[in-house]
Amino acid sequence: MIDKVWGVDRLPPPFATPDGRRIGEIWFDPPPELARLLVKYLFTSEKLSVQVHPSAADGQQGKEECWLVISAEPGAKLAIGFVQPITPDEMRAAALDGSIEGLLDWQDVSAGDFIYLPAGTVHAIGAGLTLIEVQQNADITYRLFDYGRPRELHLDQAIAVANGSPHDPALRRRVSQKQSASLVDGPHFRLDWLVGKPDADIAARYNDAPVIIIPLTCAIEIGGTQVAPGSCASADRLSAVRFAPDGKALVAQPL
Ligand SMILES: O=P(O)(O)OC[C@H]1O[C@](O)(CO)[C@@H](O)[C@@H]1O
Repeated sequence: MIDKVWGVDRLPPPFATPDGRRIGEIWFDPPPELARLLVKYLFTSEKLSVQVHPSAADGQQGKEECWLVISAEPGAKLAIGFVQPITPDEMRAAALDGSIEGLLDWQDVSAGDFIYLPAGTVHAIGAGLTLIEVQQNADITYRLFDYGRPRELHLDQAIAVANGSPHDPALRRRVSQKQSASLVDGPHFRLDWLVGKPDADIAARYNDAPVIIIPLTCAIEIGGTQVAPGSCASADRLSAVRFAPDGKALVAQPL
């Protein structure tokens, strides 16, 4: 569990809040065979920084990420990309005077919204949200603006890797309560939304390679061990996991 200035004093069920902590993130460290993927829960009571992550093409460890909204208070928002294209110089000036917040594309979100963020996408997460984040396992965040909070900014690094464009709407969707769906299929990992047992197409794509499973509404079973919602587990292969008939879960695999 990671304390964050923007975290929550009381975690939602099924999580228990340690006394006196303000938890923003729960990380599920992967086993060595899945080391390129990191799963986190994020809990927000304030906005996160306006930030960006680099890609491997920037000569750094890349961090592409995606979010599934688990719960959202009314009016909760995510900011993804810019409303209008912006130059690096304009981005720098807007980060320095704080107007960058208003140049981002803030959108209302609710449970079931899913968004993929290529590295270089300037973004911010609003207050009142619980998200699952699945990401390349790199802890590199360059902050452009932090609402005056006394945390370090990384303007030069951020502007060097940031994309000053709007986010591609094709990278956003809503998951169905009735049907499984492929949410991400490369380049760095695949991620599927599962309703019940994976169908033949999903099973074929995941093949016999190790997977990460995130149960959301019902426990899953791996080798006789129950894994409850709020947790995360790995398995040698997807066929080793038993799913509840209508249970919702996420399955991921590095590529
Ligand atoms: O710099 P902040 O505001 O604490 O945000 C960092 C967090 O933001 C995220 O990149 C989500 O966008 C997390 O993976 C990361 O831990």
